[in-house]
Amino acid sequence: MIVGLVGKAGSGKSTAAERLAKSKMELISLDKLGHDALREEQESLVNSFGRGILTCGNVDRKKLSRIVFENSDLLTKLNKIVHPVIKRKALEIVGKDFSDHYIFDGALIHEIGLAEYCDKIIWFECPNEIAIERLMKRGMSKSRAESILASQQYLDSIKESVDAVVTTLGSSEETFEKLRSILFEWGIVV
Ligand SMILES: CC(C)(COP(=O)(O)OP(=O)(O)OC[C@H]1O[C@@H](n2cnc3c(N)ncnc32)[C@H](O)[C@@H]1O)[C@@H](O)C(=O)NCCC(=O)NCCS
Ligand SMILES: Nc1ncnc2c1ncn2[C@@H]1O[C@H](COP(=O)(O)OP(=O)(O)OP(=O)(O)O)[C@@H](O)[C@H]1O
Repeated sequence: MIVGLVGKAGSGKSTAAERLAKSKMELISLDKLGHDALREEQESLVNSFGRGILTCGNVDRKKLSRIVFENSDLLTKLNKIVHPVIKRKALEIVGKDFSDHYIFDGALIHEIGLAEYCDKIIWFECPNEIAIERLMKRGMSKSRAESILASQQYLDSIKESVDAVVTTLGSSEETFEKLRSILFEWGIVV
């Protein structure tokens, strides 16, 4: 069974997902696969964005982030290069190391084309003001957090069609307990 955790940046998906990974669920972080994809697609990225995105010969995520989150056309261009790679990598993991249950953790599960592979999808709900505070605690600047959330505003419509919603206003512990009880109801004991 594959369970997808979606929701905007800072909503608390990864924090909860990492706790699930301590149980028998295998965690597939789409953010991390995206970072691998940047290495794999370095040549096309340099062709599209120029050598200015490199530091010491490698794609510098901070530099790329500054470019794409300020310009929606460039974000679309980046997505076109890396999303197919993320999709392929995620499906390779699921196909190869078969275990009982997988978690896809990623804000863009639908856009990447992985929603159709999920048996269940859970939306992590968090108001933008709180997400911004949390992202800033994670070391992000306020303006970067705001521009990422602005680029994800369209995701709000997804919550109408998911299988469950977890509000993450409480502590990380409370969020995890809510997630655990949903999974328990679905017969996934963690
Ligand atoms: C833009 C990049 C270089 C920034 O890297 P950086 O290490 O600074 O940030 P990180 O990857 O941790 O992303 C921070 C948050 O931004 C959001 N985000 C990332 N990529 C995107 C995107 N293409 N569109 C909207 N939001 C995004 C996510 O919520 C993510 O959790 C990197 O995020 C990237 O390559 N993104 C494209 C791949 C992708 O879509 N990844 C998200 C998969 S869910
Ligand atoms: N329920 C919670 N209560 C308080 N803080 C939380 C909670 N969940 C997560 N956090 C904190 O908020 C920050 C962002 O959480 P997290 O990285 O899990 O979000 P995310 O949804 O995975 O975001 P992204 O899409 O950017 O990866 C982290 O620093 C985390 O410690």
